[in-house]
Amino acid sequence: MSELPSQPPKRPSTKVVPLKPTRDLAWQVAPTLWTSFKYAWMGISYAFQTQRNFKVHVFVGAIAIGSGVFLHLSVVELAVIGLTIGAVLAMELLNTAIESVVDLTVKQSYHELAKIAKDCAAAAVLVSSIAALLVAGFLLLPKLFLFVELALH
Ligand SMILES: Nc1ncnc2c1ncn2[C@@H]1O[C@H](COP(=O)(O)OP(=O)(O)OP(=O)(O)O)[C@@H](O)[C@H]1O
Repeated sequence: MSELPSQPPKRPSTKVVPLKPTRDLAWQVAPTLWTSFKYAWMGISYAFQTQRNFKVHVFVGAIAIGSGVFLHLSVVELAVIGLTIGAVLAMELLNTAIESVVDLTVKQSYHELAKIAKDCAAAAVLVSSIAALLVAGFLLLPKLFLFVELALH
């Protein structure tokens, strides 16, 4: 007599919890929009003071925008460079946030999933930085070559 294939184990039924407008689990919720901005600024300030890469990206971004203004890039070209710089800085902030949450969760113990989370977060910064460098190179280098050529003749 052939045996019936064993059934896969049933998942426990999940209860649908209605979304509540309050955030009961938060230790503190910003009472005003101004306070929210203040906390966001504290995040930027923390990243700037503690993350070497964040400082480097701010510095390189300022040079790229400064060079763009100096070389008379169009407003749209400057906006594109600004967007890519903003994307890199935002990735760096998210990377810092993910690193902190991972450290909070696993403390100083090794975990393969902690490694994946941190490596992927760092990779997101790298990918956005390469894209920003390419965009800045495409927009700035032709104008820079033209400027040098005019200066030499
Ligand atoms: N708890 C952990 N378990 C496993 N691997 C880890 C753990 N913590 C860190 N690592 C590994 O060490 C690397 C560096 O971790 P670290 O927390 O120092 O990031 P970081 O060097 O500050 O990164 P970034 O330069 O992007 O800010 C991670 O990318 C990961 O590969």
